[in-house]
Amino acid sequence: LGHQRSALHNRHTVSATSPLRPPCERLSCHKSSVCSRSYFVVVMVFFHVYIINVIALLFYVHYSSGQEDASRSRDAPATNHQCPERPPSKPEFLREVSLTRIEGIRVGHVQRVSLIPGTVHEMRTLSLKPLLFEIPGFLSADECRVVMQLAQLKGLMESQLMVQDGQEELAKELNLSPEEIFNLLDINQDGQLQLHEVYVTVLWFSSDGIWLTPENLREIYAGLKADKDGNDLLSLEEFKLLSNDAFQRFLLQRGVKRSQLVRNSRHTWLYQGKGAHQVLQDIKARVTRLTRLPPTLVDLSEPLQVVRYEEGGHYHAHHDSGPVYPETACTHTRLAANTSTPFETSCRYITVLFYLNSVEGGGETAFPVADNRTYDENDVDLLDTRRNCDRSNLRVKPTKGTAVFWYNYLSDGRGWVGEQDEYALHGGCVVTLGTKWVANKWINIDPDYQRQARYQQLVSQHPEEDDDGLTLNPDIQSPTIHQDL
Ligand SMILES: O=C(O)CCC(=O)C(=O)O
Ligand SMILES: [Fe+2]
Repeated sequence: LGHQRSALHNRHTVSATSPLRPPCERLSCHKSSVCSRSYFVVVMVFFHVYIINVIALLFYVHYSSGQEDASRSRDAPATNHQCPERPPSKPEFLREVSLTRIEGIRVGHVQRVSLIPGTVHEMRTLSLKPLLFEIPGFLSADECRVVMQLAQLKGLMESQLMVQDGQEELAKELNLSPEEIFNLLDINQDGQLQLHEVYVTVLWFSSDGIWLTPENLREIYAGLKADKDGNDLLSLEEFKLLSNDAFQRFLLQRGVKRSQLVRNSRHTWLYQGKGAHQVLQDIKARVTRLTRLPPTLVDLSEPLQVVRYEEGGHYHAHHDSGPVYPETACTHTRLAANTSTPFETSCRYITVLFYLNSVEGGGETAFPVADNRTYDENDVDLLDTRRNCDRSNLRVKPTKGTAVFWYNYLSDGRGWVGEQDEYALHGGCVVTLGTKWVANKWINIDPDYQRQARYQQLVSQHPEEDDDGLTLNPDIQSPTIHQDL
């Protein structure tokens, strides 16, 4: 390299200084070629052609990108507002909708949001898993009062019925031998039934919804004289001594207390569409602003559910919505789906929970595994909100007017509903003093985009049933038109 570099250097030095011709001779030679008129004309022609080419190129680039934009906006119906000359090829509701998801940033982060024109609310991030926010003062004291009074006027019903008649018949119809049942219940296939395996049995044979602690099960074992050797395990021999509906009959005889149900509360539903009380319509509009979702999605969701817990009331930890399996239908789009499937679940993308009063004692909303999957890590039954609320990762104290809201599903990464968020597990801790009033606004969205679109198409063809009309009141299980309250 050193050699090459010095050779170059040498070559340059030689040509610059080499006295090959006298300087004046070289000058006259340049003058005759560069400064001649014809040379000037040629240079100018080239210069102009060059400028014209550049301008033409700029025009070309400008026009071709404009056309590309126009054709792109025709292809993507979500952005085709500027294309009046060509009607959208799909109906309006089928446009690609991208669901807004509010960012949590970090726990404790506060965002200022405008939910009522001219006012500002503070929205605090409570957890990222699930994505959970708290908004103090979401409802005024007057609004809380009106909602509670409307619910009372309409009448509240028991949220969960006691063990039902007919369950006995169900157990009798079971066409399986004790060995077959034992084998099915023996989840870990170790030839014995552990307490939790029997717990599943009890849920099967009684109405689903009785909450049993290990102590309750021991009591049932003792009552039925089932666990002869008293080791908390049922062998096949011990199991065979029990009749199919032994557990259920025992529960019926002994009587199940309300505190032993999955939930112990009363509730009702309040219609929020056109013609509803102004306060209810205002709340719906505010929820739409809060969630930044298309108003149609909020309009077509379940009515407002108002819940009252008496002293001693609770709701064990649960998910408001079900997991996503291809064969599962959402309750709200079930009628519009072309398939019939035995599996049906609530598809509640968002829960907005309003506290209508401040509770004197207990009644917190617990999120047992928020932000930290401690669920499997200890042997405490974190689902049990009567006993283990204090072990939950996060508890929200009920304060009049405050709203909390969270996403029950993750995003699919393409602007639509994805997998169920297992961290969204939550429940109502036992009310130790006074009563507790809450309201739930669930926003129903089918994780299957096409099914949601078909449902919206169906509803838009029946405009008189719009606004909570073709609604999915889980208590009724068939579409009804809410004309009351
Ligand atoms: O009462 C609470 O704090 C929670 C209520 C709840 O989870 C529900 O109604 O689904
Ligand atoms: Fe819930």
